[in-house]
Amino acid sequence: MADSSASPTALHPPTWAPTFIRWHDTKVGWLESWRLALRILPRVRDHTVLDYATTLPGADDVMVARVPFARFVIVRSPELVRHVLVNNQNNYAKSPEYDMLAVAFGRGLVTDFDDEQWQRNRRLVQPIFAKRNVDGFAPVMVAAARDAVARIRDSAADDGIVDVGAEMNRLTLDVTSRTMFGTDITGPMSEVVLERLLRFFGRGFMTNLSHPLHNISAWVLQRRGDAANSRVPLRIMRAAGWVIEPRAMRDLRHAERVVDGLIADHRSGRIARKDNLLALLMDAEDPETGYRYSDQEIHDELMTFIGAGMETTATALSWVWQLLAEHPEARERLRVEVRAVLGDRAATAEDLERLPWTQAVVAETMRLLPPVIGLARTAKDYDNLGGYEIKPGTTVAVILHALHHHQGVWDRPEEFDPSRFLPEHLAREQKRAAIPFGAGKRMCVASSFASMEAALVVATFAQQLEFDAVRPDRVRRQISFTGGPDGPLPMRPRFLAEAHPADTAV
Ligand code: HEM
Repeated sequence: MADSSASPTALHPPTWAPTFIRWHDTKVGWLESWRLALRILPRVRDHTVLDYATTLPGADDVMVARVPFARFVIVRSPELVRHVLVNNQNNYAKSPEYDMLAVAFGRGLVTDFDDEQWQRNRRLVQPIFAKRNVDGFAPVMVAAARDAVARIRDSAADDGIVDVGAEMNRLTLDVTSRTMFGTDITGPMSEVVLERLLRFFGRGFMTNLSHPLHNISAWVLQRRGDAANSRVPLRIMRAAGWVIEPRAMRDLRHAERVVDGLIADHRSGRIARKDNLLALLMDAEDPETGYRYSDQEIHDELMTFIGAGMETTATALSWVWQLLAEHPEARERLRVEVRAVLGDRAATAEDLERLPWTQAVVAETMRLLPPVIGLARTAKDYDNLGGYEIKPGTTVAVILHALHHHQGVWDRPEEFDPSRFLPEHLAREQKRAAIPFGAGKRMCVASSFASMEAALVVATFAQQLEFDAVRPDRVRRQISFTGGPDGPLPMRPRFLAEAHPADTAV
């Protein structure tokens, strides 16, 4: 299929033949392109569009897709993804799609478009997530996981079934509130239904309106130094949110008020604790310039941590329990490992290196069903992606899901097999191609925090219970920034003391 004589901008089918998807090297005819494009619609409707994108021809080629208001160059191969995110990362800025998230995150690290300001803020935040600080949060994470098990025991008493997705969201909110604020905000936040906000984000991504909005505002403000980071597009989208999804916006406002109240309490000394991320952010100082965060920036960073950290980790954990229920042999190996290493005592950060299967279960879950399904960048200057010429302003979409299912990297990519991630099995190219936290300079700043949280939660739960599926099929994935269960994930917990009496003495 590869066409070595292809010109740097020539596509198949050629641009004079109207269609929605084209390839650079892979010779796909006009009718075939239409056939493949038309099949996308039902796949969008039943939420399997990611699996479909993975099976489209030309996995190592660029694909060019046209949708209303936008044109995307799509990359799915390890080499091209690495080129965009790492090797030539300075040529790629965050794309306007992130303005949709900025509705909730403000201009925190995830949605910062201004390279210089982002770099300064990253220097402030990075040390907060250093191993020393992260390890210090382990006892709090384990305590939250133990409380969650107790809650599940109580709630399962009624009909024996729990919504694991809702429980994981509640647990990650609990971890967030204890680690970020050193206080329990699950009460004030209990009215916030993240689901609604995510649905609003999902709609925003699908309509692509952030693109023209961002460009118009950047054009209007071009003479101002902060045009890239303007709040105008997100204010317009917030206003639209109040019309389209008022309940989601009310939830967001409520969460913002809780966060602002806590910032004020820390500033005034009403809360004097220093063992939390908020206190660390307040004390953070840029070693190069001595710069310290304003309250607005702390607000944005905290909303970013809540938004970027809670749902992603809850998604990973929800799928862990679903996949383990589908693979009892992997679940049994997990139970044996945690019983042997931990017995009944609480897990610590130091235990993790002796829990390779636990960590492999988390890593394989995030490979098979990555919580963040794709990333987007805008080219600043000309570039060349596998022979295809990229012009400045082009939007490049990196489909993490497709990368994690690439046939050239993974043997049986659709199968759940945690043993791939045992240190003795993992090849270098696989390590580089499994990037649930992204890669390069904009990689997740909290990856070690999130990995530790997920592994400690899995180990703590596996000491005490197992989940069985109650539905024959896996619940479908939602298609938004994250790919968690679309709706409730009902499962039946089985408490191990009753199921395996002999093990309690291990
Ligand atoms: C399993 C859980 C998580 C996953 C899969 C995940 C994934 C990601 C990914 C893929 C990115 C890169 C986005 C891009 O390149 O466009 C990212 C960035 C980020 N994440 Fe996470 N994340 C997780 C947990 C967390 C947590 C717990 C926090 C905070 C407490 C967090 C905070 C951030 C921040 C601040 C960034 C922006 C980094 C920057 O641009 O400098 N994430 N995350």
